[in-house]
Amino acid sequence: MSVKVRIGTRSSPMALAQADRVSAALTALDPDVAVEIVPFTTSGDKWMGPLSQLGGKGAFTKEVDAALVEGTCDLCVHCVKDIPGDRDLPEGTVIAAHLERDDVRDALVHPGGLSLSDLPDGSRIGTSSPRRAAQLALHWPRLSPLPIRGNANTRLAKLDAGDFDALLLAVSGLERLALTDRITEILDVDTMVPAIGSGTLALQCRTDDTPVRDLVARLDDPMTSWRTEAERSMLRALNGHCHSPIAGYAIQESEGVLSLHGRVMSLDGSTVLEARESGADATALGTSVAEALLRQGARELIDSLAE
Ligand SMILES: NCc1[nH]cc(CCC(=O)O)c1CC(=O)O
Repeated sequence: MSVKVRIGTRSSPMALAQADRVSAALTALDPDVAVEIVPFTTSGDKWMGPLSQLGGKGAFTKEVDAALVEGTCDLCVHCVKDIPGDRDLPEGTVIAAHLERDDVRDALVHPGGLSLSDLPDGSRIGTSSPRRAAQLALHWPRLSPLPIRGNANTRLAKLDAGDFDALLLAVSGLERLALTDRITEILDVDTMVPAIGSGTLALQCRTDDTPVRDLVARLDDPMTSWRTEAERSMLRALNGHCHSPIAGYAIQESEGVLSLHGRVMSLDGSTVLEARESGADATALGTSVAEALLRQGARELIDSLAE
């Protein structure tokens, strides 16, 4: 029996590339699957001010999730990084799979080919991520993080127009846009601890849509799902929101054992809380690392920043 799958996605070039990848993967599983891509402009795409002023959570996922619930699409392709960490998924929906994780690291894009250490004092580094700004301040206090909004292509256009000296962007995002030639430095994961869920795509469908759910579940990479659960469990226990300078990165340490590195910072990089633990149970590991960070005062740091 052939299945029809309408994929709901943001309409940015990066999101459309992600949806195309899922479409190709579904067709490779079963050539009879009929895939259609349904793009949505989300509130996060429309609003060019600070995301914190949007109020509602899930600025990049809300409209696509609503379409899934209403039945105007059957599958949402989301960056895990864009899925709010402090609330449940919409009722009646479930993440049926995580694709194999891409590069988790952040990259510098500087038109003159320089790396961060070579940039002149006061260079304007475009990023709106509190996690990137805090770690930039921690390691390169001479440089100036400046807020920037818009999708990756828009940001690169602003860089090329001279509004910024350099940008920090995700390697995986630039890969999806075939723009890795713009990268001038890739930051290691201990210097710039990655975002929770970085480089990972989540496939979300309706809980009761068994045909789509069963099909999509075949695309799951269990290792990625396991690591994602550890990182997301930490974020849930911290009750963190996307305006908090929180980083979290899980890797497999040995057969059946994960290692999770969590970092919570003040925006100016002057306070850095760290915890690193290992364990076999991803959920328990995330909770435990979060508790270690909370014991060091993570709550005050997270709450001191406006939601
Ligand atoms: N905040 C937007 C966003 N959400 C996910 C990615 C990159 C891809 C990923 O990590 O899955 C990006 C762009 C960026 O951070 O440069």
